[in-house]
Amino acid sequence: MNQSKEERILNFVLQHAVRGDPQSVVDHIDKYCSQKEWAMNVGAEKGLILDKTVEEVKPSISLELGTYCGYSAVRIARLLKPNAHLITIEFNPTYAAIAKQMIEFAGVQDKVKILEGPAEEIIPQLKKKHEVETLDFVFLDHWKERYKPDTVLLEECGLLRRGTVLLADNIICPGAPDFLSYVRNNNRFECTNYLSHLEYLKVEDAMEKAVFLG
Ligand SMILES: Oc1cc(-c2ccc(F)cc2)cc2nccnc12
Ligand SMILES: [Mg+2]
Repeated sequence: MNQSKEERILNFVLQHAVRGDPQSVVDHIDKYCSQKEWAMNVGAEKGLILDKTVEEVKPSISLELGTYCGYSAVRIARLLKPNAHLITIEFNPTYAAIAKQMIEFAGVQDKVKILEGPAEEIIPQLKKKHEVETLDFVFLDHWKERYKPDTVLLEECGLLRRGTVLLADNIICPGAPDFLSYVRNNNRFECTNYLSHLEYLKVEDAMEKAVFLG
């Protein structure tokens, strides 16, 4: 049975990157996806915006919506302080299995918990089942039509506190118009737009930072 693109990306990392070195894993995924096969990782250019946001927030507990192959989970985890954790939610079990191997190869498995299933089912379980109080940082990078409903759900579940930082990928391409108008017209969010490019291409894209004001 021939391999999937995601398996080819993982195998390229396993064969060429340095085990236990998260930067090497990130660099090799970018190398493969820029030279061989495009894939929907946040990529190096938008990855720098993600890095700067994580370094600024210094989160103890972070949530990622949309794990895919684990690129941004490794990217975030490599910057976390000791005892800080990332919970990442992936709907697709095949992607989750790839990401688990990617995260373990990078050596950040002690900082990352992958939860498999729909975000709308898992978010309401975070407090009681996963002992989350409130979130310091949320990276939204799953299906664009889920950005707004899942943001509302996070608020309704009491998972946002004054200063929680949301960072959303793909604000232009593919775009998340309902999320954008929701946070920008809601006086409980302070928004900043970061113009960039779609991963591995010259196509315009942007990220939106939305700080919850409580
Ligand atoms: O970063 C991304 C890019 C794209 C995407 C797909 C096809 C295109 F033509 C352009 C962009 C989809 C995504 N889905 C989920 C999370 N992130 C995504
Ligand atoms: Mg994306």
